[in-house]
Amino acid sequence: MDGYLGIIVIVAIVAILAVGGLWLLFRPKAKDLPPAPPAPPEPKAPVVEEPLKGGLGEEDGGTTTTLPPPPIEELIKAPEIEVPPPSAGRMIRLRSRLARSQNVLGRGLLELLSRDRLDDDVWDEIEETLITADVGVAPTRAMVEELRTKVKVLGSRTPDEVRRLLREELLTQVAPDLDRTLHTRPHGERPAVVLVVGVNGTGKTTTSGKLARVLVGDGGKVVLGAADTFRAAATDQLQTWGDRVGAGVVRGPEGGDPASVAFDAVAKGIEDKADTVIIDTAGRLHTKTGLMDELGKVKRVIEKKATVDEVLLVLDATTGQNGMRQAQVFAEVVNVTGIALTKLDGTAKGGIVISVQRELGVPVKLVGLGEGPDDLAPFDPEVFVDALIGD
Ligand SMILES: Nc1nc2c(ncn2[C@@H]2O[C@H](COP(=O)(O)OP(=O)(O)OP(=O)(O)O)[C@@H](O)[C@H]2O)c(=O)[nH]1
Repeated sequence: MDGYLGIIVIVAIVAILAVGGLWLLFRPKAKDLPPAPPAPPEPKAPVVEEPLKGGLGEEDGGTTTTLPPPPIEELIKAPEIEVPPPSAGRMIRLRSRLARSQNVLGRGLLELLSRDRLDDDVWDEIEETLITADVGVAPTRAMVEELRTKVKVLGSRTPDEVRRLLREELLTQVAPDLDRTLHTRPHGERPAVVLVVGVNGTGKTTTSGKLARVLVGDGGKVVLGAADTFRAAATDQLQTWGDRVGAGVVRGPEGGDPASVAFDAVAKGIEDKADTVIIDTAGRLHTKTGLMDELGKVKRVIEKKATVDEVLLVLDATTGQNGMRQAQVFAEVVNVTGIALTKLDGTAKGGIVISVQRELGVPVKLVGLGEGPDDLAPFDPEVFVDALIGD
């Protein structure tokens, strides 16, 4: 029995060894293995979509990741507030703009007065030159008279003497002693009020805007009142001027009551503690009584809250006698305290400075010497005369 058992054990061991040997011989090699199944994908972070309201994100079916919108302040960039240069010395900087007046008035007179013989024909020519340059009849006569006397006294003339003579005479006519202060300083809690009047087209709105820049450049705080409610474009234009320098602009509905806009502008000026309120008026020259009623009402309404410190009449230097007549109507209707003479650049009629002051008895306080935003300058008689006769 024991013998059988031993044989069975031995046979079993041999069989196991045989199977093991065969497996080692014929086991499948690594390269024969089927390719490993692809690794499962890395788990992705969940996509959170934040579509822009009303923007592209809403239309693309939600299949893309949308970046969050930039802050609203970045989308609507506030316009940059400009800091205009101060007004001091502006006329010196702009003196070359008087070139045409210089050629006709200054250089022309210098040449005539330097002639060896000053007979009646030459004096006629001098007179004509002055009239052509819009000096006006009465000032021309006065000038010629004065020059004749002084030339006689002098006898022979050196070029320097002629220049000095002419400079003196022109300066006398431009009246350097007139008070040209622009009243724009506040009175305690109340801002100063500047009423800008004149015929449309003279540069009234432009001058109001440029004046705001002058005052801001000199460190003041300004509110603009767009009381020219008859011309929507004038209101928009004033708004742009104000926005550029950070001056508040009060506007009314198109065709609205100018006096009501003026009143609101002064109220805002007081509330904002502004130094100056500038009011651009309509100035339609339909009838003298109509104009008087309109400007009178504007002034009365303003005076419920403040005082009108300056009534600035805007006059286009290129319009000559026609402009002068219009200016006279305004001067009869309101108490004009100063003249802003625009478009003095590029006109040969610089003599209008002399005639307008004479005719209206009001000083030229500001001059427009170009289309640029900072081309409005406080008027300086000496710089003006020196620019006319050249160096
Ligand atoms: N060359 C020059 N152009 C000027 C001057 N002042 C104003 N202007 C220009 O004159 C043009 C016409 O101005 P206006 O038609 O008077 O317009 P506005 O200024 O709105 O005047 P209103 O009609 O009175 O409101 C504008 O292009 C201004 O830039 C100046 O001093 N010199």
